[in-house]
Amino acid sequence: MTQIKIVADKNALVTSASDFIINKIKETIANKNICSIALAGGSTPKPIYQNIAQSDLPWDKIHVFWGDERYVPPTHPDSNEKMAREAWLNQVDIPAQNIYPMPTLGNNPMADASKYEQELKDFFGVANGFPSFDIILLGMGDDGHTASLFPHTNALKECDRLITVGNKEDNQRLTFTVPLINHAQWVIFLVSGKNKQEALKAVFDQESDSDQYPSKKIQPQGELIWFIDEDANSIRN
Ligand SMILES: O=C(O)[C@H](O)[C@@H](O)[C@H](O)[C@H](O)COP(=O)(O)O
Repeated sequence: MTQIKIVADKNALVTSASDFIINKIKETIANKNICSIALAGGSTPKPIYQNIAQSDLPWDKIHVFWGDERYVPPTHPDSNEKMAREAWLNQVDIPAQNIYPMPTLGNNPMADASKYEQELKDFFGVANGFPSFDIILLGMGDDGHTASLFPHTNALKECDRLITVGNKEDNQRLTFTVPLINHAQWVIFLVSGKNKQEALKAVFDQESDSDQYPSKKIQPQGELIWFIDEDANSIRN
């Protein structure tokens, strides 16, 4: 099922999405005694991660992954891992072994993608098929990309692997594939800003091309919820 939450502004999006994610983590742990969550990169999630770091959660039961990563060292200013560790993970008592950053130091993106894929299979205990993350956080670019699934790239065609290499122009990235995202229990989109209006309208347009607007390919078997602020909103009055 898809839910759409239109909120007044970025602050309201940060507050409502933070509360929702924290409650979803608590609910998952109450049901399963564990929670697997994959993080989004970019700028929108950072204040949400800072809020989550202030919450009272059983950190030892939370396992943190990344849905995509720029192919740079974890010390690089563009690193999604760096952003999440500084905003959240370094501020809480989460065991180091509960944090699973995407490997980006092998100087071979596809080999590192395979390495992370194996790490996921080992964690979830699935040799074949797709594991089901409890929660996957996603942003959406102004071109309609999500994770590092960019328009008209080969990554969009990957339907067997869990992790592949995405390309933003000539910058390589590691990314969850569409089928891996679509196997999640909860997929949460975080979309803020006027620059997202056109892409968002296209993503919700039944006639649009999902290869042009890859966020449209995200139709999880579980629940999908969009947090959208009024600046980005072009789908509902
Ligand atoms: O590594 C990344 O950059 C993200 O995973 C990417 O998919 C991001 O979520 C969108 O580009 C939106 O980014 P903003 O939140 O900064 O608008």
